[in-house]
Amino acid sequence: MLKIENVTKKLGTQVVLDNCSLEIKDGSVFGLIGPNGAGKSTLLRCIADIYKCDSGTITVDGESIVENEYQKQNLLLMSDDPYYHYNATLAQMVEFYKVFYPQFDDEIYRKYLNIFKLNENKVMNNFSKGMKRQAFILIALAISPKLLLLDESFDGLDPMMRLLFKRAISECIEKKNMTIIISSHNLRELEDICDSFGILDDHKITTSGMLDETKENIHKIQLAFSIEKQRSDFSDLDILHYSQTSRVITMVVKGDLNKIEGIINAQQPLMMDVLNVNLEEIFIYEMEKKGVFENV
Ligand SMILES: Nc1ncnc2c1ncn2[C@@H]1O[C@H](COP(=O)(O)OP(=O)(O)OP(=O)(O)O)[C@@H](O)[C@H]1O
Repeated sequence: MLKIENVTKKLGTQVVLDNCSLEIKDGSVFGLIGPNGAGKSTLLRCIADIYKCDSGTITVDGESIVENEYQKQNLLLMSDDPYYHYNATLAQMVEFYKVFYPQFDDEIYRKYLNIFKLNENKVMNNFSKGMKRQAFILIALAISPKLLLLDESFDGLDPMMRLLFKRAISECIEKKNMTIIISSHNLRELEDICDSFGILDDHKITTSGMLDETKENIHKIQLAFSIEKQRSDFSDLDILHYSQTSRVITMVVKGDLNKIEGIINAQQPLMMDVLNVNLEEIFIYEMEKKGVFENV
């Protein structure tokens, strides 16, 4: 279990994380989402002990990660722009990583090298941006750390590579019981991989949970009435989004569907349709509820 408790981190004069807390269970694939500049990379760097927290604690299975060699060998952060030596080939970078991660699995490496069709003897600086990402994903898969932190690592991959990557991740989780945190702005892709998610905003995790349970608790409802209604007619509902064109209303509501339907039925709608929401919509509606789009 990864436990982040009341972490505060300042960069320069700016408070990026403020009493931020989060728990992630072993074996989870956790999607870390949030607006640009919210502090996702900062949080991942704090977890990896690259940044020292100003206050608060981060533990894995009850042990602090700060200067903990055992935990660090079982943890890998792949940033969106990982370090590689300018003249190094992929094979040489692999040797570099093997020094820090003796568990590096050559069989996995060879398997995905073949699937990704990368030339390990080519200087990495001559790889395209997407190929560099593939190379680092390949290294991450071969290391298969207990805790893998991917910071926008698959955002630049082509659709075929993303599919392969998703399959590879599922395979590694099954075999190695890894926990993965993926930060990404590609919420549709993330939704296919993650079982849980958290929204980082206002310097902390504002919403988190199991993706399926959250989706079951948020409903997009389309309604038609014989007379025009007001938003205030639905004041008993926890509305994330409300839009109305004459007598037709679309709203996104949080809560138990039976209770919601009971409240709406009391207003005698002519028609009620309940639709599923996806992760992207959950994110947008949560931001909307906070008033992010008020002046747009
Ligand atoms: N080295 C630094 N010094 C000072 N401020 C920084 C530094 N790095 C990041 N910041 C600031 O910290 C905040 C959080 O940045 P961070 O990169 O963690 O956000 P993010 O959520 O990963 O953003 P994005 O989605 O745009 O990649 C931003 O306001 C950024 O300007």
